[in-house]
Amino acid sequence: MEQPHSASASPEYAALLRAGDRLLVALDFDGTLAPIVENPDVALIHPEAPEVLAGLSAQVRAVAVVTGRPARQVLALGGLDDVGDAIGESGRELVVLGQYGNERWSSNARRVVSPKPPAGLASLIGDLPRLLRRADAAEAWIEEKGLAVAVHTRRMADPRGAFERLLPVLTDAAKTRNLTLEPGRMVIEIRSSGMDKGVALRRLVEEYDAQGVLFVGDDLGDVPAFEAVAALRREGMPTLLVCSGSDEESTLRDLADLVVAGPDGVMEFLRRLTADLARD
Ligand SMILES: O=P(O)(O)OC[C@H]1O[C@H](O[C@H]2O[C@H](CO)[C@@H](O)[C@H](O)[C@H]2O)[C@H](O)[C@@H](O)[C@@H]1O
Repeated sequence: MEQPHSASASPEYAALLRAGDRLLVALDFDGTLAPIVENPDVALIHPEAPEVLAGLSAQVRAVAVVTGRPARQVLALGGLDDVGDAIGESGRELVVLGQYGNERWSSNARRVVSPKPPAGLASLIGDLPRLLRRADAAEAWIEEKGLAVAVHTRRMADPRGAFERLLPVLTDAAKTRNLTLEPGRMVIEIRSSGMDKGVALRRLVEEYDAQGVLFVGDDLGDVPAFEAVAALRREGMPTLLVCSGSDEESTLRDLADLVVAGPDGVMEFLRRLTADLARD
């Protein structure tokens, strides 16, 4: 499938519609709900997203944002507190799982639950200036996320080259501290082991007793969620996997049922889904 128009003809899409108000919709943030920009601090949610998410939530069991970002940060960038208010009006819940599922916020509870930072993270952060110099990438931007640290190369002169030089250096540094390395779009993150978007999504499915799942993502950190949804499909659950396509990352294109044109395409697809669910 290439476009939302043909998606509506697929058996996977038809099965999703039949799941109706038992459907869990889970969405990545950066590159999916928010267009990619050079400065991560100003990566605002797509202007149509609040209205689209509120409309969709009235037709399904729950809407979740599952992100590598800290939950508080994505709440601010997405205006998700207000979106949660709108979703609450239809008796539904908005859930935000931050830091790859380690943090949780919901529009019913309205507080972020977060574990302690993993052992080894502080020592790695202290060592980063030396590691960046070793990779000839001293200008990389370091984003401290509390439970993780991200090294960004997007604003460097040669983002891809710096990324490639940093990858082996940071892989070793993470491994010696029993931490997980998460490569992404011009970013390398180091975080705790044992949690990923796939584990997080499985838990949500159980919690909401969902009988169908839609997941939309764009980057390598979304692969575990794609794999979890594929496993649910093999178990017989109606599912749909949508890739928010870019020229930068192609891995999910091969795993997806449908590829749409970035966050604009995601909005178009979710509007169509909402209309089709309301009609069924
Ligand atoms: O799981 P996600 O919601 O996709 O978050 C993954 C990481 O996204 C952010 O970085 C990415 O978006 C930035 C803003 O558009 C962009 O400048 C950067 O190159 C991208 O990698 C964020 O900064 C990370 O903390 C997230 O974990």
